[in-house]
Amino acid sequence: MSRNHSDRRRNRKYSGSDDDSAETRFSIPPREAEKAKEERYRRERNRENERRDRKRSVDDGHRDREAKDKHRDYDRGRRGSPTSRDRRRHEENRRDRDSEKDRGHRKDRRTADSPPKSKKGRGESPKHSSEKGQLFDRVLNLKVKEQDSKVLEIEDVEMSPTPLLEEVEIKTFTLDYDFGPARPPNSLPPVYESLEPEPESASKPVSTEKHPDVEDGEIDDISFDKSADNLKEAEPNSTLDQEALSDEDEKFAATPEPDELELMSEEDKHFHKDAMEKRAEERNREIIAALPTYYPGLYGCQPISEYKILNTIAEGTYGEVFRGQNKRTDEIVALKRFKLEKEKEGFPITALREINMLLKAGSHENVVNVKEILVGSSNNDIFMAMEFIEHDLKSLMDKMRNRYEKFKTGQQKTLMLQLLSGMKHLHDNWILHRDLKTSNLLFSHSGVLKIADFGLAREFGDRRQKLTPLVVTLWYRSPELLLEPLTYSTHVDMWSIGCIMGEIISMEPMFPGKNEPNQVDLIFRAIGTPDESTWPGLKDLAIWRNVSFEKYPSGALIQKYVGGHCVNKIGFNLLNGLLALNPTNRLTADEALNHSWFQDHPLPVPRSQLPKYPAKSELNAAVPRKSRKEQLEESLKGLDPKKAEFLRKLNVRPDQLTSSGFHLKF
Ligand SMILES: Nc1ncnc2c1ncn2[C@@H]1O[C@H](COP(=O)(O)OP(=O)(O)OP(=O)(O)O)[C@@H](O)[C@H]1O
Repeated sequence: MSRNHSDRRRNRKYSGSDDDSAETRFSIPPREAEKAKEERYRRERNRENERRDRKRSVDDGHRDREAKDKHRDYDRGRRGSPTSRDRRRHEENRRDRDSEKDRGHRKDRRTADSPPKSKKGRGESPKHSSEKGQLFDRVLNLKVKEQDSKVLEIEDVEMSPTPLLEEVEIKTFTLDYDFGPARPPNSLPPVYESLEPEPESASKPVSTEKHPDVEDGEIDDISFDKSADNLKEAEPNSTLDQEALSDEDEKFAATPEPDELELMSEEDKHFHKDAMEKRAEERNREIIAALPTYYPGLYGCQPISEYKILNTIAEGTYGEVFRGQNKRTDEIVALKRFKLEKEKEGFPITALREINMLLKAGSHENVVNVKEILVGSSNNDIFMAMEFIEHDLKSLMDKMRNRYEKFKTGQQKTLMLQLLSGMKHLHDNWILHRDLKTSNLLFSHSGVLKIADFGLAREFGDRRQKLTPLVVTLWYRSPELLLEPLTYSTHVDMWSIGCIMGEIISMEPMFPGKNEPNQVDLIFRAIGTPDESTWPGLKDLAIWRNVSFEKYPSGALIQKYVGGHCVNKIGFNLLNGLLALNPTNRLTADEALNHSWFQDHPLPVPRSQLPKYPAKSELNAAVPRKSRKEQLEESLKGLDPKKAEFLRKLNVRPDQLTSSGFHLKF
């Protein structure tokens, strides 16, 4: 057996294709061999061309007939018809005949000008030399025939002159930025087109409206505000009240130049200013509404230079988050820059997942919405533009804690309803978040809560899957993840929601463990240590099997929350349902949303009654990053002009010079 095997290997080693037999390799001088090879290749190519020509003429004839039948648009479907099958069979038979002939020729040639053909490729191994060899040959030929007919089918589609339906709709567009593709032609609303500079527009009045977050001179290059009157001519807006519009148009047309405006009476000034401001506002809204839906796959990514970075909001594990402003629309957004510096194997999967999950789920009111993906100056700079939300729940609660404030029961309910509603949307769309915590819940000035940070999110199937063990920040990690960190499902998110509910009620984290054993201990201490009767299957969990835990009675949690008057019994019932140790007993998002606590008094408050604080991200005003050149110029101030000039030429700051141990001689 092993001998046969090694024989076979040896045969393989010393055999080869037509051109590679040992004899050929050793007896024909290299140039001769090269020539012979070329000759063979040329003959093969001719044969292939002939075959193709024959096929084309068959196809053409066939298509002509089909055109008469007026079924051209469904060329693809034609392949399944009996006519087509007949044609293919006919073609195959013809090719068989050809290949028979070819083989004959080849045989002749072989005897004439080359050593006997070796076994590989034609099945002529020493073992298959006689009858067996022929059988093997026939089987191989059959396989070749099968493959050829597939190729024929593919070519059939490729060579079809009939435009395929999908192809008609595919648009192509070219690059015209330094990086990132241009917008496809006609993708912008007509108003954009009207922004081409027109001679008379230059003298028309300019809207002075600026976003409150922007400092003087920051948005000089934003064209929409400046040419609001241009927009007017673009297209009548059906959504605006036409009567009010023409009234306003009159006012607007009569508006004098800005310097004349200064000389007017307060009343006239006010009259014109209002009209102009209103117009600019309406036009901005109109433009934003008319922006095309963003399909990154189709439109590609715009460059980050489309945005102005206003300030840094936070630096997380997977990236930095900035507050930015769209230069075209003035819209304020959050820009998350993915950390790619350490990536050696392409774009990180976490970033891909985050983008993918958010594009899939971001249409819900309680899930942060992605606007677009942007590229920076290098491939290592990828940004995600999201709607900007002023707070995250953690920093909001920190602020409240510092002031000894708490959420009222109605407020707690409004927050929980929003959180559960976003969660239900994710789970309904087969998305596990896997990192729910207060810092990943954003909270807007208008009282809307949004689930954010999908860096660990992933899709799940209907069966329990093996997933990454290290997910969910420790304090919000469920007991099943702590005890058997491989198989889990939506329940892990519901546990985190339970922890968040407890935190919203008591204003402090429920289980602030220092490490994993301590985390399990804190949970069991509050809820009671489970056993096989309360959690069947517990004994099979890896950590439970190997570690013996302290036996705590249940009751501490109810004592803290109900006894401490943090929540009533109905509310506690919901909390307890979310914090069921056995995941199969834990409430789902849907069940929690329908819990009677939300119908109990006091009822959930309107969002407008949720707390409002100035956001840190807005206060810590944008120290826009200075360019390298600006930094250099600043550092050269007050330096001897000769030295300054020298350093300017080198593009080196004085501190960089000293830190690297160099000294100027002059
Ligand atoms: N859309 C947004 N609007 C405003 N602020 C945001 C937005 N998205 C994120 N942030 C802020 O940035 C912080 C970090 O964002 P995010 O959690 O997405 O980054 P991360 O690197 O994944 O962080 P983590 O270390 O929590 O995993 C958030 O806690 C929040 O304060």
